[in-house]
Amino acid sequence: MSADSRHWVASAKRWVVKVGSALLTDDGRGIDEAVIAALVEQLAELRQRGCEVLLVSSGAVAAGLSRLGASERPEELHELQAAAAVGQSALLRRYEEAFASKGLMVAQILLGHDDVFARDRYLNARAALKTLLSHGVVPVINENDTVVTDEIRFGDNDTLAALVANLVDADVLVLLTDQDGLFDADPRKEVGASLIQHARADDPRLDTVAGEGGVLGRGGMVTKLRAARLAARSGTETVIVGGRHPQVLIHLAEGEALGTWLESGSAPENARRQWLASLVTFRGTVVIDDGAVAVLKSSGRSLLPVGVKSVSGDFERGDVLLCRDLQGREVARGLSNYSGKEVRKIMGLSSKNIAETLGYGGEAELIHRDNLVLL
Ligand SMILES: Nc1ncnc2c1ncn2[C@@H]1O[C@H](COP(=O)(O)OP(=O)(O)O)[C@@H](O)[C@H]1O
Ligand SMILES: N[C@@H](CCC(=O)OP(=O)(O)O)C(=O)O
Repeated sequence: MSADSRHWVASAKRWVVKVGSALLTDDGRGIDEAVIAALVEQLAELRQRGCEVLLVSSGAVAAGLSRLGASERPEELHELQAAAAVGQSALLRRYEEAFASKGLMVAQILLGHDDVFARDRYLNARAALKTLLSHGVVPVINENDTVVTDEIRFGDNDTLAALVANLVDADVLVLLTDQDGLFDADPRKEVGASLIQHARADDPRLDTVAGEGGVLGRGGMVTKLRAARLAARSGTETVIVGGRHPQVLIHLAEGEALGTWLESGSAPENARRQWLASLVTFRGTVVIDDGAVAVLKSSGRSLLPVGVKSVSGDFERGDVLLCRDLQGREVARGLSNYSGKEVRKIMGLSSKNIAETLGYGGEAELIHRDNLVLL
């Protein structure tokens, strides 16, 4: 990737687009219909061009407060949570109508900490999101504000959007905000601040330029920078850009150098491998036959239950499994789609017999290739 070229965006297939409260709620004056209309039109255009899009939208609290007639943001958590409940449904209705006018269906996804950090729920969230994309549905995602507790809230949707990008292995994460991108100082405070067009997400010099957010937004550039670093874990490139710029997403898709590109610095497969390899503690072991070893190694395929000869350990769905060959050599490691109890019942079976054996259906793979790393 060359330093000044944005041509890679033109080949980005899976986009996570995040729109912040500052932009969406017109600085707190309720939901800005014009912003929603413009955003939806561009997302629909991206879909037309063959891209998959996931929208992470803030704005529930701000929209709810305005609907409830609050003149300022209350301090109490229960007031904010009530406002989020009122605002989220209003927000979704707007999106639903706007996307329907473009012939697209939306799905509301409200995520919490455990949905991305507890590995069984991580697998569920990942599978559900990918299934929605395969049906051509646009997921509209927000934090589950109404029930989340302070200790575990993401708080800002920049972090949530990056975690979603990790979940679906997005090619690009676009953080739409009220400024043109990341500047060398906060432009609200420094009139002469200049835009940083391109930097590596892990460049430590960025820490000193990224400042806090405005009144409504929660994280400012601090959380956007952190989000870019998180996104880089799945090899996702991040662009921070002004959401009011006409047709901004389309210009980006055409390779224009708008906003700030924070480069991930690693190929997606390597990033994902590193992440999986960092999950050092495994909870169970399966011994797999020579045929299974061969398909894992030579064609990078998933591990199916049919290739499993024996299993040990007490593990749950989402735990890390170590795979050994018949000679006891370590072959691979990955996230199990089934618990130890279940694997004991389905090992050696063809995937089409899983449902009748367990009494309920599940994935055909014991470890999906996306969640597997060869050793
Ligand atoms: N170096 C910087 N470059 C650009 N904006 C900055 C910088 N440091 C702090 N900011 C602030 O970050 C704000 C955007 O973040 P935030 O208010 O959280 O919005 P959003 O709701 O879009 O996430 C800007 O309005 C700006 O005041
Ligand atoms: N989940 C919250 C959004 C949190 C928030 O303000 O995020 P952001 O505007 O992206 O900094 C809401 O919908 O109101």
